[in-house]
Order: sequence, then C-alpha cells, then structure tokens
Amino acid sequence: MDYVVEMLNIRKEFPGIVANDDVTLQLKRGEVHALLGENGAGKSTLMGMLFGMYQPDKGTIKMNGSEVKITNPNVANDLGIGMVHQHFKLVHNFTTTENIILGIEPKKGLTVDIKSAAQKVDELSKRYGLNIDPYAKIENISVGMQQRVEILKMLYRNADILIFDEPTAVLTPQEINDLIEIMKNLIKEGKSIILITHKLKEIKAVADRCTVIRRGKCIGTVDVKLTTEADMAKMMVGRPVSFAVAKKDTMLGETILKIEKLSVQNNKKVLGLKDFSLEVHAGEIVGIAGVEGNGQSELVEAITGLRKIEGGTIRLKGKDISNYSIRERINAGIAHIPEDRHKRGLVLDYTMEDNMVLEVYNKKPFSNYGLLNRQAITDYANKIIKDFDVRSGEGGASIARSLSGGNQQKAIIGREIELDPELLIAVQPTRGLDVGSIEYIHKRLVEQRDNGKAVLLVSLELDEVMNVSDRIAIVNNGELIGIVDAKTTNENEVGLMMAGVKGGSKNE
Ligand SMILES: Nc1ncnc2c1ncn2[C@@H]1O[C@H](COP(=O)(O)OP(=O)(O)OP(=O)(O)O)[C@@H](O)[C@H]1O
Repeated sequence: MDYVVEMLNIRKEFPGIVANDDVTLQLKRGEVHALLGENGAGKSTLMGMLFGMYQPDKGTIKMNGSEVKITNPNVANDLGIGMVHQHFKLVHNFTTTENIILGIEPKKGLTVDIKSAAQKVDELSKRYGLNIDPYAKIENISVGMQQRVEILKMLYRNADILIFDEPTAVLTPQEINDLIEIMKNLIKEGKSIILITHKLKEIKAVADRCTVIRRGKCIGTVDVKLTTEADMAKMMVGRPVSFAVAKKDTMLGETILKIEKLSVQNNKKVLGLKDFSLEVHAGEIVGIAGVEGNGQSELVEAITGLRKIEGGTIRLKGKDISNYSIRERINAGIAHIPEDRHKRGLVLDYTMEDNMVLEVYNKKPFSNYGLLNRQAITDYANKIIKDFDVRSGEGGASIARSLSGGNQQKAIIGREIELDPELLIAVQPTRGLDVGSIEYIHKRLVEQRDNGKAVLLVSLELDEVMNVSDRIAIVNNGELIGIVDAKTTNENEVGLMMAGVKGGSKNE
C-alpha cells in the first residue's frame, strides 16, 4: 500500500494522563484523512509528534516505508511535513512575505532578499488560488487570509504532507467553502492532507477516510463515503448524539437587557454599530445572526463594558449601566463567554483553579480580609470541572495552557454559567467543541433560559443560532435588519436578512 506517513502504535503520556495509547494512523498519498475525536482525545498530541514538537514514548513513525525520528519541527520541515496550527503563529506587524520566510530568509550578500521571496510567494499564491498580497501586513488582513499565509508557509518550504489542526474553527461559512476548494487544489497538486476537525459536515465534504480516537485510544478508520455523520459521531463519543435541541415553550419574564439607540465605534474609528435597539427578556434566548464583522463584536463589547459607547443607553433590569465599569457589570449580573478564549477567556499561565475564580476571588468564601481561601477555591473549581467534563491531566492544578482547546472552552463556559447570571452573553460558545460537548452546552444554555434567565447568543454558525434561539436578531453593516421568531423562520429568510434585505419586525 502506498502510505506516505504511518504512525504505528504510538503512545504518549503527560503528567496524569495517557494522551495517546497505541494509536495507529496511516496516510495514503493524495488523500484527505480526517482525524476525529472528542475534546482532549489526543488529536493535537498525535499531530504534535508528527510535526516534531513531542517525542512518542512508544511506537514508530514511517515515511514512505522507512522509519524516521522527527526530533524537532525543523526535521519535520526537512521531511516535507507542514502544519497549520489551531492558533496561528504569525508576527502581526510583519508582512505576509516576511512571515512566510521567517527562519529561512533568502539572502543576497548580507541582506535579506525580500523581492525574490515576494515573487515566489506571489507565484505560489496564484498557483493554488490563495489570492495573497505578498506585501500586506498581517494585522490588516482577515483571519481567513492569515490562515492562507500559514498554508503558504508550508508550500514555500515544499511540504507534501499538510496537517490542518481545526482550520475551520475560526472561519466564516464562505471562508470554509473557499478552504475546502483550496484543499481540493492541494490534493490535485499531489499533496496529502491530515485534517483535524469536529465538523462532520466538513469531513463528509472533503475527506476520503477518517480515523477516530476516543480518550487516547484508536477506535478505527472508516471510508467516509460509506459512513454517515451519525455513525461517526457515535464512534467518537461512544453513544448516539442528538443534533436537535429539545426546548419547552418560552415563559417570558421581565425585560432583563434593554438597549436603545446604541452607537459604537469599531477599531477603524467609524460607527460599527448604529442606532441599535434590542430587548432580551428573562426566560428567552435571543440569537444574533450576521456575517462576521457586522457589528456583533461592538455590541458585545459595549454591553460588557470592554468598549466605550458613542450614544444610546444600555439598561439591565431597568438600571442604566452604560457607564458602569466592567466589574460593576459583572456584579450587576452579566456573564460573558468571550469570542477569543486565549485573549479574553483565560490567563493561560494560571492554574485552572485560579482561572475559575477570576470574577469572584475577591468575594466570600474565596477570600476573607484579603486572604485567599485555597480550599474554597479548589472545591469551587472542581465542581465546575466535574459538571462540565473538563478533561486534563491534573484537574484544577493543571496550567490552563496545557489543556486542549476544547477543554479550555468548556471550562470558560462552566465558569460563566456557574455565576448564574441574569444575562449570559455567549459568543461562539461551541467553537472548537466536539459534537457531544456541543449537545451538552446547548442543553445548559436552554436550562439557563428555563430557569428564568436571559441569554444573548452570538454565533456565526447559522445552524446553532436557528436551533438554540427563541428569537433571532439579524445584523448587517452595524444595523438591526429585523427580528424573527426562530420557530417560524427558515434559513433562507435569515440568510437574505444577513445580506441586508429587510424583513421580520423591528420590535420584540
Ligand atoms: N503539553 C502538555 N502538558 C500536559 N498535558 C497535555 C499537554 N498537551 C496535551 N495535554 C493533555 O493531553 C490530552 C490530549 O490533548 P490534545 O490537545 O491532544 O487533545 P485534542 O484531541 O487535540 O483536543 P481538542 O479537540 O479539544 O483540541 C489532554 O487531556 C491535555 O490536557
């Protein structure tokens, strides 16, 4: 059999956890091979070993039939293995070309030959349909484009084996379609791809075979054409997963959040949100649907106090909180699951325990007269970790950075829901989560609403907004286009409104 890469009987332990236990993955030349598994199942660890970031404790790696020792990422590069990481590794004030050549700069005498490098970047970009400007700065291009720079980095180094670690988690639906086309082009040009993703739809759309791992162990490799999404989900979680969200009828209570004529500037100092009004009641989930960058971040940051407002008012249970500090807003009952779990969700170098009390450490029983009560903090953190099935080697003592992306996300969601807030703002809450965890998180959001709390859900996943929300507010270009009832609307109507076609109602 023509395998370009074979990872055979691989084992890797971290303190307190066997991340990979006898895992085998064989990559055929010219295939897209999906790697599927729950959060913390050991996917990134396995790929980390193929990319030379970790060494296996046991097992062998072969390339084209011969055993190789991939002792560091430079060796991986030399062997033609490239990786696009979950969190990009780019220097923001460098240009695309500067990022791509970093570490392997072509020289003319003593100076770096940027011109010839930019020319090569341009050629590669055209050949693979990537549409990258070789002189654009990273900070000025979209996340989707930044990812293409990561792809170009691999191509520039002549990689033939391309590893994509959850590449679509940060992309918009259009960017996802583009990436799928790019992958197909790469295969046509003779590359082989390993794709880590939680999205079964994408596996169906682009992968040939799929290897499933659960809690570090290999469950099997299947032919994607012959396997349904439900079967793959079951292999991965070990039980059938329900994709539908079960909900009782809403029992609307008082108005919790009342936004009137809100205007907020965006990062470019123009109005990112204009004259925006919305109400969220106790006992309902209001979803915000829109293409990324249409005012969602400005809205969330204005409510949570992360961004100054230009005009209008924000009321929580009738009280004007427009000028409250962030802490005052938390104390008033607002909780926030942020979009960027690393930048705003966690202090990555703190333990999980400390991360779980970031908003409450200064309160009883966690502190008394300025002294921390470690036992109370441990107990509180352990409860969240258990309830939300946050998996890591050393539980609350684990450093946040060492947790898998999905487990970091579950911990943040647990921390915010545990506050039992009057208003829970959930931004992309299930980004990077496996289907089993998504099912659980959706249940918990619905539970908040059933307990008479208000939930504001912001998501780029239309399916999620449609399934979880009671009402859907659609934004386009910073304006409220309309509000629709989730029970009676359909994807077509919401899609049109997202494109700016007015519909629905402007009131509650
Ligand atoms: N450097 C590390 N130190 C300690 N533990 C680690 C380290 N890297 C990973 N782990 C642990 O190994 C397990 C597997 O993590 P890994 O990141 O491989 O999971 P994953 O399948 O990629 O998950 P996700 O889908 O959430 O990204 C997790 O329990 C994680 O906490």
